[in-house]
Amino acid sequence: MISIAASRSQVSPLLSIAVESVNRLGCEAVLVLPPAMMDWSGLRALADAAPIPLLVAPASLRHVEAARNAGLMVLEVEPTESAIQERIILALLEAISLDLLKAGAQVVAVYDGFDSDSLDSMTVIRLGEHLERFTARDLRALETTVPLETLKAVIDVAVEIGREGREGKEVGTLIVVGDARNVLKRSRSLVFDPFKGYRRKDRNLRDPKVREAIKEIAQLDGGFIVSRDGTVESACRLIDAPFTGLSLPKGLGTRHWAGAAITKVTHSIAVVVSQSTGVVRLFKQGEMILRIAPMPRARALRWNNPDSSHSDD
Ligand SMILES: Nc1ncnc2c1ncn2[C@@H]1O[C@H](COP(=O)(O)OP(=O)(O)OP(=O)(O)O)[C@@H](O)[C@H]1O
Repeated sequence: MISIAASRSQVSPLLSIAVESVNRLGCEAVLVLPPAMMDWSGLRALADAAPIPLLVAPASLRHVEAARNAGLMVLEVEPTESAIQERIILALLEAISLDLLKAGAQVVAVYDGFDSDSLDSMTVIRLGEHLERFTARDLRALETTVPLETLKAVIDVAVEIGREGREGKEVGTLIVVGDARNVLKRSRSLVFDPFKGYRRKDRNLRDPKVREAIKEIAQLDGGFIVSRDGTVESACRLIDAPFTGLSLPKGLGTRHWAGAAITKVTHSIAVVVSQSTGVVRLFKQGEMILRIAPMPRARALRWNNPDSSHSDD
């Protein structure tokens, strides 16, 4: 077996340090989000030497294949232009869905946070803080309502809206996925529909341009209605479903109640982003089944001009 120290020079010193420290950090897995250029066999050697599972979430399908060929444990996360925090969340969801991680586990993530060519950043993440109430069984149950690929794309955009907002402003939204025909019947337009008139293929939220449009439109009142295949059927809709028989955690307002309510009377899943907290919640059959807390944004180094007294913070 190759020692961790021996493989250090071939892969990344920071990753070797992470692997060496897992016991002290109390982590149950190492999650690697490798940059484009990677020494896959070196990474495999490190994975073999690691005392806990080393999970790899490559950024593109080509790299998924390279990592698999090297015999690594691969998490397939849809290629996305999202920030690293979203990629980490999606990778963790995938790991839980594959039963590779337990919902409350602690994980050390190593990624290219600052420089896109190297593994330069490391974060310890407690899943309980960010992904509450979620098991592999929950995910399989969700799939009976909406295909996972669609759901992951919705979660991806929701997590991004919750973390980033828009142009410095906090933004919340409601996205109802699946059983679109019945959801449409139980809702009405608040203003003109920004997606009206576009062809179906130009309204699919797996398309990054459509995801950008969703982030923009999320600032308006009302929610999105999305069909199982990811087509945005309508936006700016007021959801109208009865609250009877629902019980939600304290502090959640009408957006969350409307999201929970619509899933009780239709075969849909509601993804709700809270404007005030950025937390994303999933509802099915009137109940909350997943809560994703936003990860703090990595702070980039900033140069200040010492001659200037002006501060733009
Ligand atoms: N039935 C509904 N359908 C669609 N959107 C709704 C509905 N009810 C409320 N909203 C949207 O939610 C916004 C915020 O409402 P409210 O503050 O009561 O919700 P909340 O659940 O507390 O969410 P947040 O945490 O984002 O504030 C409203 O301005 C509106 O745009």
